[in-house]
Amino acid sequence: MGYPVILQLRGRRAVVVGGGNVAARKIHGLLEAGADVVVIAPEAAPDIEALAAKEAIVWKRKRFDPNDLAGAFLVIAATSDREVNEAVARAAEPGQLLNIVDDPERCDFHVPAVIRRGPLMISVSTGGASPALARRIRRELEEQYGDKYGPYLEFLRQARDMVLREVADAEGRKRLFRALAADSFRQSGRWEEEFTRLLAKEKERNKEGERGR
Ligand SMILES: C[C@@]1(CC(=O)O)C2=NC(=C\c3[nH]c(c(CCC(=O)O)c3CC(=O)O)Cc3[nH]c(c(CC(=O)O)c3CCC(=O)O)/C=C3\N/C(=C\2)[C@@H](CCC(=O)O)[C@]3(C)CC(=O)O)/[C@H]1CCC(=O)O
Ligand SMILES: NC(=O)c1ccc[n+]([C@@H]2O[C@H](COP(=O)([O-])OP(=O)(O)OC[C@H]3O[C@@H](n4cnc5c(N)ncnc54)[C@H](O)[C@@H]3O)[C@@H](O)[C@H]2O)c1
Repeated sequence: MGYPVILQLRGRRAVVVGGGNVAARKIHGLLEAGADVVVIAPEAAPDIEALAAKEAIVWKRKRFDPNDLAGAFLVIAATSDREVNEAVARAAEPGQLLNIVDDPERCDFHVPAVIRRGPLMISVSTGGASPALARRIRRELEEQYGDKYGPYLEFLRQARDMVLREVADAEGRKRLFRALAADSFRQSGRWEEEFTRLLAKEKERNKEGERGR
């Protein structure tokens, strides 16, 4: 069983060795996290070529050698050649986070199936028992947590900042946060209006509490 974390990759170098479809999937996830992606492969899938053409990644069109890992925070060995993947694993320094796509046992981390909706991230892992099931569950959750969750989460973030500024009482804040996270609130669709009403109610309650003291 692994320990789930969300890595901050902005401005950090991630080296992906291999340029096939599996590498492409990993590269897209790394870019979404803001990593500086360097790809090492003599040949690459069309969408990797396209990313290199618009300079979203650096593609070094060559076979792997150990110097390619210099400066990497994270390393993914994603070639179809076991020996090359093995060579990447051997070349990685102890501090470099390593994923080898055909050797789950030797990985420092596995990549989960992921849904992103603005700041909401849901990830599914089976620890290598069944990546196909992780994919299926991801698809099911995509239906349940649709695109509307993006704007909803953006709204919640702003509302939370306001509650932290304006409501001094910890119990009151907790009540508000839970009300905002309730499905009935989300489905109401009138977030601004409902939030204004709930916030006013909570402030009123607070005042009464102070008067009562
Ligand atoms: C979740 C996802 C994320 C991603 O890659 O982005 C991911 N694999 C995905 C899909 C997928 N992978 C494979 C199939 C074919 C069906 C099948 O074999 O079941 C499908 C399904 C498909 O493509 O439809 C084959 C496969 N995968 C691994 C091996 C090697 C081995 O087990 O030895 C082999 C055999 C290769 C061979 O046949 O030789 C290993 C790993 N794959 C992982 C992640 C890690 C464990 C994650 C977990 O279990 O939760 C781990 C351990 C390492 C890693 O890569 O981090 C992504 C779904 C993304 C999405 O759709 O949302
Ligand atoms: N972990 C996963 O999610 C997962 C899923 C399916 C398959 N796999 C495994 O991943 C492997 C890769 O799958 P794929 O479909 O992307 O393969 P692919 O054949 O499409 O791509 C392999 C890539 O490796 C590159 N390559 C070969 N030798 C190299 C070298 N010496 N240096 C640098 N790059 C080199 C090739 O140029 C090519 O771009 C499969 O063999 C399989 O074992 C893993």
